[in-house]
Amino acid sequence: MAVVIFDLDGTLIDSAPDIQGAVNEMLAAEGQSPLDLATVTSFIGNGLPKLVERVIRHHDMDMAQHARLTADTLAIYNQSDSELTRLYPHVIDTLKTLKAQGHRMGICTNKPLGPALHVLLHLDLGDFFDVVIGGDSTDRKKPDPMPLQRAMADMSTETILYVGDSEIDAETAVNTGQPFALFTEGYRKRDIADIPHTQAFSDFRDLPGILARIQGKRLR
Ligand SMILES: O=C(O)COP(=O)(O)O
Ligand SMILES: [Mg+2]
Repeated sequence: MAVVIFDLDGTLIDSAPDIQGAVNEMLAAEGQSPLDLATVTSFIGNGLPKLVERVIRHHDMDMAQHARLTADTLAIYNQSDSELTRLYPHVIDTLKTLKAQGHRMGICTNKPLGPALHVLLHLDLGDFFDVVIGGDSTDRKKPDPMPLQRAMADMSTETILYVGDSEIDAETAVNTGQPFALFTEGYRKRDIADIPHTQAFSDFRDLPGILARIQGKRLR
């Protein structure tokens, strides 16, 4: 039995369209033009405050408004009902398989905890995870090891498999000294070969096998 900790945005769920919606509603209220999906997606990964900072920079807006615009975007996102957010294919079946095999699971995301919990409930994922650590759950965000270490401590384990979609997740796993499975279909910016990973996968049905192989190596 193992502990598997997942990233959220770009890993289990494709949430970029709802994030884009919240950003564009905030921009409209500021009299600014909307951003396309690819641009907003490229801003995801380091948490909401960083995303809003990137939006402000992109539009040459006033950085002194950062805290207010971050709060506004979060409020809009919290009010939305995640209607455009989708699970990646075979996520639910894979989570069921892993749970049936006796593995324990958690979430470590840079998304703020409130919306992370909201979207997990909305997509009926609440029951799979023993622990959810959000971008505002600890003093530091990924790639600092602190949030993943907190998730591990809360799950009383010293070894995990971390599963994520981005360079930030890969760096977090390295900084925490844990194996990393890279989901290649999320929001990564670099080539797969340029992102440190233990295993890469594009289909969630491959994850139980990857976990078994990594566990096997550890035992030898
Ligand atoms: O909210 C973000 O910027 C990233 O979220 P993630 O850590 O779940 O990918
Ligand atoms: Mg991600």
